[in-house]
Amino acid sequence: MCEKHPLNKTLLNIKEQSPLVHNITNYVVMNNTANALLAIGASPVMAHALEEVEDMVSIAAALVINMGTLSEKWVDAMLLAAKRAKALGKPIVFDPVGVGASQFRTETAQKIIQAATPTVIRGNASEIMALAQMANSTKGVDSAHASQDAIAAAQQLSNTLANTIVISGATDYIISGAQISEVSEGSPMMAKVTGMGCTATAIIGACLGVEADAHMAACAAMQIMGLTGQAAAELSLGPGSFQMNFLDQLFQLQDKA
Ligand SMILES: Nc1ncnc2c1ncn2[C@@H]1O[C@H](COP(=O)(O)OP(=O)(O)O)[C@@H](O)[C@H]1O
Ligand SMILES: Cc1ncsc1CCOP(=O)(O)O
Ligand SMILES: [Mg+2]
Repeated sequence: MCEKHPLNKTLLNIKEQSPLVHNITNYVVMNNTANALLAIGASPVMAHALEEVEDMVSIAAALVINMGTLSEKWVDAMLLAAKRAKALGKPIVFDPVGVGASQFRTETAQKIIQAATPTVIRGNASEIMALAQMANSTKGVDSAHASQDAIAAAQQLSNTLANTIVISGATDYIISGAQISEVSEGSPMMAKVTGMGCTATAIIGACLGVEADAHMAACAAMQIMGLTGQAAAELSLGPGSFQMNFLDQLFQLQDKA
């Protein structure tokens, strides 16, 4: 289990420091993830132009790379930003959206990981299994597997890359070498709106911006997602009101944690 105390501390630090989170992310979720970062107290910027990603990452507290809607120019920008972040010692969180569903996505994910090992990689079970080459049955951007099916793949990746791997799903697993933590809060409603995984990744970025221990940061972020999703689902009639309630509950989470 993840510790509860660091969650309070991390939330407070985000509110006090308002870390700038540089996102190179997909068209589907840009608005959702920027709003989620604002609701939690972080400061989002979405920037993917080759001409500016190096400047942007140099003033950011963390870099989020999300390959949801790829094109060739974006890949170049992701590689440039990742290398600059690494050179500056800035944390990187990578969301390999849909890896395994196309050759382009698989090759891009490999290039990004080789260019600069991400501090944290967060994906659903199918994505983590595809990254570790233990399965190739990603159903587009949604998972075809349960999160526990990807534990061995995540351990293999974490050992090879010496980083933290998060498998999201009904239970989230945060894996750093031999260390494994679980988060079981959340709601099935979270899989009924697009962008919840991308939101989790963006919030990991905010947590990495204020917390040097990557495992702790990822644990805090997944707890934030779980507690918020659960509270929002209780108030919601369906996916529409859930999206609105999720943001409101995220904004109010500080008092509850
Ligand atoms: N059945 C579920 N029960 C509880 N939480 C869930 C469930 N499905 C997804 N979540 C939560 O939704 C968020 C997104 O996870 P997931 O759906 O696996 O990502 P993705 O959208 O990338 O496929 C995570 O915070 C995860 O804990
Ligand atoms: C539907 C879709 N298609 C390309 S990116 C994207 C959003 C995926 O977001 P998430 O993985 O967080 O559900
Ligand atoms: Mg996803």
